[in-house]
This record gives sequence, structure tokens and C-alpha cells, in this order.
Amino acid sequence: MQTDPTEPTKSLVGEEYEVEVGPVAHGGHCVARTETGRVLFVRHTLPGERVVARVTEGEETSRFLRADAVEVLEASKDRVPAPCPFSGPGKCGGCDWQHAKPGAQRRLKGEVVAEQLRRLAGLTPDEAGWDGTVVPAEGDKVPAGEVPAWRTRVQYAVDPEGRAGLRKHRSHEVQPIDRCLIAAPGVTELGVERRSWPGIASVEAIAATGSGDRQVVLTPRPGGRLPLVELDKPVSVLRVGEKDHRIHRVHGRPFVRERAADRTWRVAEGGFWQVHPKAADTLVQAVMQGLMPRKGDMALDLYCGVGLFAGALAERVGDKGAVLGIESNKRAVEDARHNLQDLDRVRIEHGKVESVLPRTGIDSADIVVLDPPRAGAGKETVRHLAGLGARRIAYVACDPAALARDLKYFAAEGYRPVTLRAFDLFPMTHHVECVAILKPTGNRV
Ligand SMILES: C[S@@+](CC[C@H](N)C(=O)[O-])C[C@H]1O[C@@H](n2cnc3c(N)ncnc32)[C@H](O)[C@@H]1O
Repeated sequence: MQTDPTEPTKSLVGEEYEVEVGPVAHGGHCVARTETGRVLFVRHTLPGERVVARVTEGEETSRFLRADAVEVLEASKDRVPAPCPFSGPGKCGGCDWQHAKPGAQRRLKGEVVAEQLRRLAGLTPDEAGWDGTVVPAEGDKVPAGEVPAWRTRVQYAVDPEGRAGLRKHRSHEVQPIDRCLIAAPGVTELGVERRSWPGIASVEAIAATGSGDRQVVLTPRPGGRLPLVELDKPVSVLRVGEKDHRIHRVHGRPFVRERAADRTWRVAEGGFWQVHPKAADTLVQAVMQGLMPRKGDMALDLYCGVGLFAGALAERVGDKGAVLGIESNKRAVEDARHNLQDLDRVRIEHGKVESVLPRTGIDSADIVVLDPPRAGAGKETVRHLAGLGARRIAYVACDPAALARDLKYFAAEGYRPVTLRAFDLFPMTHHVECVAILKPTGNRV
């Protein structure tokens, strides 16, 4: 008998299953199966555990169910008590691996990267030039037993009572908190959680690295009035316009200054900057080591943000070389041009890589770095890039699935990864950053 697709099927939310937990999967959960073979994606557990999993999403007809481990019957040796009181089933959705030892977190992320490479690119770690490890950011030393306080940018949501908190997993509901353990000290010092925010929907707190600049960005609720902001530290305050959604300055500078790669970077609100204080330096180092720029090179920095890699490349390719950056965010383009104004041979173009790159008329490049958003670069951009014949391409990826998909496209165009490195730039969460260095194969099409 066929089921009627218009008939609502029974929700299984709240059902509990005792399960043996299988491998980790992309997204901060592990895979388990019920006795009848239904697939569960279970959070707050670890591979090899036996848990009671309570369904949080899914119906009788769903391909898979989402669930939380609400009771641990047999614990993994990698399990630790979660240091944060707001982590756990039904609470803050910010961290995925609070309950895992730091080394185990990195191992889990490594397994995810390996699985994505295998499934989507058909590559083993060896074939990708990767030793299979996920390593901390350069120079990141967190004493054993301490929680790394790395988040220099925190987006707090505010509940209807005006309390700041973080969103629950896959929900708009706010978990009020009195402190986020992974927030950098500069963010904690702003004291966002200790204040009341009537009329405000969200508060972004930013603590720049190396300059002492602090900023809060307030998004009022519809019709909400901006409160008088008296924070504990000198800080610039911006607000998001209710109608135009643009950023308006309330007081202080409309940007923060970040230090990385021996330069100062102006970053306006809305412009991208890596959240871990050591991330920018770690990635610049990995990209430069992989690309090995030479004097006179023509270099591309695609999805260039405020110009991080373009700046580092420009200094290496020298007066006879040139760097072209492409970025779609207008304010980031203004910042990139400002940040790199002392470097004559850098040009920053505004627009989407997929439309600007073909329009530039550039038909060759020596080296390329691309650092696309989570969706990756896509087939057409990869094809265009490969046609430029660069001797090396550095691919910086915040999503291993998108990286693996794009590596497959690169393979079809005659480029293969020669090294891949994976960095733990988002401790306690499931996120992982990879840098792959690609070279042309002998049989380029
Ligand atoms: C992951 S960030 C990288 C920024 C920079 N490389 C850095 O490390 O600071 C990705 C950047 O790509 C930009 N972006 C997103 N889609 C784009 C597109 N289709 N074309 C150009 N830039 C894009 C975003 O605005 C963002 O600045």
C-alpha cells in the first residue's frame, strides 16, 4: 500500500532508543542505528558509546532522525564532563564536542575530513598529501584541563526578556548564559551577558587581536529603541538599521584593527575576519609555505576579504610581480584597498569571483590562493581557474565537504593536491579548517 504524500506522518520527536554509537559524521554528531535499522544522527555522544538517544527531529517517513544522547550507558574513554554548564541536550548549540578530550576532538575532525575526501573526492589521506592529523593553530598552547578561550567574535542572541545568550541547536530559541567559556577574554570583559538588552534582537561582541579595539554591534527588534550603552570598557558601538539593514555608527570607530602577518588590518562590521586569534597567521604561513611565491609572480587572491593573503603575497612577489584580489563584499573591498594602499602592485576588484574573474581578461597566473565561503568555489570557477595554468594553487577551506567536491572538479581539470593540512581553529565545535596545495598533473587537459 502506498502512503499518501499529502498525509502528515507521525512525529517521532521524544521517542527514545537504546543504541550502540557508530562513527562520527560531518556536522558534530555520530551515526547510530535502531534495532529496526533506522539511521540516527546523535549529538552529545562519541563513537563506541552505548546511549539512550532521544529523537529531536524526524517523522515515521524521514530518511534519518536527529537525536540527543540523554543517558550514557557505556562511556567512551575519550569522554570528559563538559566544562560548560550550558552545553548538553536541549541547551546551547554553539559547541559540539565539549564532552570530548581535546585530542579526541581533533581525531574526530580528522575522521570527518578523511571521510569527506574519500566519499566526495575519491582520495585517501595519502593521495591528498595529508598525514591524517588535525593540529592546533600555530603557537596555540592551552594548558591541560583548561578550556581554550578563542572566540574573538561572538554573536549573542537576546531573548524576549532582554537576556543575552546563544541559540539552541537548530532552533531560534535562546539559551541565556552568564558566560561563554570559549569567548576570548576581550569579549568576556565587555560583559554582554551581565547586561539587560531590552528592545534588542542580537548583540555581536568583537575583541580585535593585537590592537585592543573592542566593538559591539546591536540589532534592534522591530520598533525597538536603542538602549543607552554603558559597557565596562571603551568600545565602539554600531547598530543595524531596522529598515535598511545597514550598519550605523553610534559612537567610536566604525571598524576594528586586527594585527596579523606583521600588518594592521582595518575590518569594518560585516567584513570577514578569522575568529581564532591565531588563525590568520596560521593560514598565511600555511599558504605561503605551500605556494612558495617567487619575485615577479602574477598572483591571485580570490574571495580576498580585507586582503589578508593579497598583502602577504604582494610582499613576496616584489615590484615586478602583481597581485589581483577579488571580493564580493563592498565594505571589505574598501578595507582591502585601504589596508594595502602602500603596495603598488595590488589591485582589488569588487564583485563575485565567478563573474569578475572571466571579465578581468587575465588568461594566466603563476600562483593562486582561494578561500571561498562554506559553499566552496564550484565547478565553473574551478574550470576557469585551472585554465589559468598556475604552477601552484592554495585552497583554504572551512568546510571539508566543499573542499572535497572542488578537489574532484580540480582533478577533472588536471590539478591534484600535493599537500593538505588541517587545523583546529574552532576548538570545542565540529568546525575544521583545511589548506590544500594543488599542482598540475602531467596529463592536464
Ligand atoms: C572565508 S572568507 C575569506 C576572507 C579572506 N581570505 C580572509 O582570510 O580574511 C570568504 C570571503 O569571500 C567573500 N565572498 C563570498 N562569496 C563570494 C563570491 N561569490 N565572490 C567573491 N567573494 C565572495 C566573503 O565576503 C568573504 O569575505
